[in-house]
Amino acid sequence: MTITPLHFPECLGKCTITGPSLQQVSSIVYDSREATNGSVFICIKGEHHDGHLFIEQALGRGAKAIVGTDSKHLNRYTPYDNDVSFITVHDSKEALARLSTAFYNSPADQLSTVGITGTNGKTTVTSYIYSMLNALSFRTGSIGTAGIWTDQKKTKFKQTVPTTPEAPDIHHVLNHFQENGVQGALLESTSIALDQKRLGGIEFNVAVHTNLTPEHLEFHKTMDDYRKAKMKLFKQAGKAIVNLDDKGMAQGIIDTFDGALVTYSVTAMADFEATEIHFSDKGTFFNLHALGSIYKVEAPIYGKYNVSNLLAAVASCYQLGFSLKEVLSVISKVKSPEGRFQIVDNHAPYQIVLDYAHTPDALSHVLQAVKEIPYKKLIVMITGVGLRDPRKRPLMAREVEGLADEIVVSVDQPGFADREVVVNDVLKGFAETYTNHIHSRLYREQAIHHAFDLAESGDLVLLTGIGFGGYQIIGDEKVPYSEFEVIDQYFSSKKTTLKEPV
Ligand SMILES: CC(=O)N[C@H]1[C@@H](OP(=O)(O)OP(=O)(O)OC[C@H]2O[C@@H](n3ccc(=O)[nH]c3=O)[C@H](O)[C@@H]2O)O[C@H](CO)[C@@H](O)[C@@H]1O[C@H](C)C(=O)N[C@@H](C)C(=O)N[C@H](CCC(=O)O)C(=O)O
Ligand SMILES: Nc1ncnc2c1ncn2[C@@H]1O[C@H](COP(=O)(O)OP(=O)(O)OP(=O)(O)O)[C@@H](O)[C@H]1O
Repeated sequence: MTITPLHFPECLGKCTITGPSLQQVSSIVYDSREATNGSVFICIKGEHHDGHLFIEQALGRGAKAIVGTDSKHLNRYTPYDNDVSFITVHDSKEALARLSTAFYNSPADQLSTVGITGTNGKTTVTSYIYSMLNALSFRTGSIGTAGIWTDQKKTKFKQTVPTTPEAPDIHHVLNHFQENGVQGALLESTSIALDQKRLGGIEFNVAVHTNLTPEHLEFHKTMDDYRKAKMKLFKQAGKAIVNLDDKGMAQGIIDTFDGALVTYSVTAMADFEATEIHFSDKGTFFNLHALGSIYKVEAPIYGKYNVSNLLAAVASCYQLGFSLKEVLSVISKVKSPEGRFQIVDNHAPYQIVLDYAHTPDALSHVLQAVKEIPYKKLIVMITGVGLRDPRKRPLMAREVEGLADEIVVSVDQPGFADREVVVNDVLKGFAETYTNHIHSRLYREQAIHHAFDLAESGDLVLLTGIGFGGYQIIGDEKVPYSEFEVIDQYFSSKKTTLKEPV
């Protein structure tokens, strides 16, 4: 067990302390149930509970310091525990980040760090940068929706939050990277995490922007607040990479960022610009205009939006100090994350493409991308997400209407939402709801099987939504879910064999 002496006024700045200012600390926890002998417990007021109500439990489990914003609660315990530090702060989340940074001895400072933010594309850009940097023998780990990876493999670190972990978990991972000789760390930086200061205390070498379109409004409430949350990443970075094609926040970053900034675009002049984009079944070809020259690029990716993601990744490697020649030498090594425009190699007489699109913007991009693949009929499955903003659901229908021959509507991550309500919300987005070509199924599994039932030789089946990550949230439980098992079940029941996905 690591024991770190923490001097609280030094770590926290302005705060009020009753009890010792210095403690030998064994862990930093925000959940009383995780407290052990020597822990610092930080009380957080959440959506469902007030962490201050669990002080007694944390003390009972051996916590040596309690940090919170509510001095009334803290003062209740001070007369009884003279050897415990009770610390009142202005902002618990900020305190959590500061204490975590100090406990792990600022591991981010020893690594080259890249923060990636945007509504869509974070996981893809992270995966592209990860594969290129490791191919350049710059040992790089990553933290995000695809899991926590060292340069070698996916780790077993527990992910309590879908994408960007809580501050103690981030610094624990960065410390592990550092102790194992990893040189670079890529962090998907969600707006919620930025808003909640989970990334507080990290000075990123590079901050990357992909795009900003409506999402997470169930949390941020307005687009302006959503944008402001994402902008925070650029206040804690030395260099920035900006997507000029994005109307949502590109200009905002350009206007306010005061470090070294480069731009990229697939439609306009930029520091990294792609033109003459062509697709084949092997991937994409384009001309890269950068640093005053034109380079012919061939990469194993699909869709114009992925060319945009690739430019972001190339610019990131460049901003980290690699020459363009070095970066281009490993471009053939880029790997896409699971479920992002993944073509399933199978023995069915039709093609199957899986894509994580669960926002209207993502769906519109992936629909454009499949148009590059020849097919007779296009069958698309779309979903409404129970856990997220209901206003987004009909917009998914609007994006696909008129672009597919058959559409199957279903539900992802229902949470406590009624599946019928979610499906009906999506269906409301169709101008012509009652056509024979719009189908609905309450369960993702059923919808996938129905999409296959509709498919014939030469067709293309596009399955979109949250089929990846290994679970569906039903009620408040994470129920295991595997997209490939669902696909396999269909074909084994039809006695058709399916090869491993490529
Ligand atoms: C909306 C949100 O931010 N939720 C986070 C929040 O949960 P909450 O507000 O419900 O917490 P709560 O249950 O009210 O509890 C308040 C505090 O009391 C503590 N507690 C609770 C019970 C107890 O017995 N003892 C105790 O100490 C809790 O640990 C917590 O610190 O605080 C928890 C602990 O700090 C987080 O794990 C949880 O993230 C949940 C898992 C989550 O799903 N978050 C999503 C919305 C999220 O952050 N997503 C983004 C974006 C995803 C993407 O676009 O890819 C992400 O970065 O993953
Ligand atoms: N640059 C982009 N612009 C628009 N859509 C994109 C872009 N990149 C990816 N997408 C779409 O968004 C989907 C999700 O991509 P990805 O997982 O990389 O995004 P993300 O930002 O990590 O999403 P999440 O926050 O939900 O994990 C892809 O499957 C694709 O349909």
